[in-house]
Amino acid sequence: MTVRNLSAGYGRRPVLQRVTAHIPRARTTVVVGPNGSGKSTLLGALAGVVPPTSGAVARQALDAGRTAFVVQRSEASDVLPITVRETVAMGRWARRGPWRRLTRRDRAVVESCMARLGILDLASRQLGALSGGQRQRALVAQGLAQEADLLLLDEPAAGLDLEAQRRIREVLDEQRESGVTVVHTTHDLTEAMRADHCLLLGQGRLLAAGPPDSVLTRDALERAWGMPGIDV
Ligand SMILES: Nc1ncnc2c1ncn2[C@@H]1O[C@H](COP(=O)(O)OP(=O)(O)OP(=O)(O)O)[C@@H](O)[C@H]1O
Repeated sequence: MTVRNLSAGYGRRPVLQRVTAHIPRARTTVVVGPNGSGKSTLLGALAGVVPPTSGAVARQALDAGRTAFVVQRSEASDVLPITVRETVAMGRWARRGPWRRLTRRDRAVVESCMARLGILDLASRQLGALSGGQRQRALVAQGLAQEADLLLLDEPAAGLDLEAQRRIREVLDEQRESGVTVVHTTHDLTEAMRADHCLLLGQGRLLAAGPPDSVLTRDALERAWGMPGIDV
């Protein structure tokens, strides 16, 4: 998947400015950068929910397929009166349509995704009544249930306890091993070092791209954050 000269923003507010980057297939790409640097906007553009003002996101024939986009939990509605199981089951709608009954396989996928995120015991609870971290796990499980070819996650491990962070790591590794292209954002530089590929953003521009250990250098981080003393 390639992003060419991509500019995008909100209304008249430009955010991404002429970003050109390659996102390797069946690998994990991490997007790193300061608050407001455009990481979520880039994910939104990859997902097709933030339209480019110029440039394009191009998916090669080999990359064609379904996209799942897991947004930050703060953007997800807390007020919908649905259970965790129903939330995860919504992940099957893209395949099934919202009014069709789920098949036995659909239901098995839903249970397995909840198990992988360690939330089976929360299945009957209302989504809005969960803690932030529990809700975040449910949203990641919903993303997994889509069985997408491109999995986009906005700070999937932010605010999670250590056990949940480990599960997310394992799940993302599994996805990559099964051929899914994974792109996620993080503020955790140790986590970022585990990815195969890294995009460093600063003020809507791509500052560097490549293997994390060559991108996340002290110099590059200081340039991105505009302050000394940041290190991995
Ligand atoms: N829906 C929106 N409407 C208007 N402006 C927005 C919207 N979403 C983001 N922005 C603005 O776009 C810029 C980039 O935001 P974005 O969320 O992409 O940054 P980010 O790198 O993901 O930040 P963070 O690390 O805080 O999550 C910010 O200046 C933000 O205020």
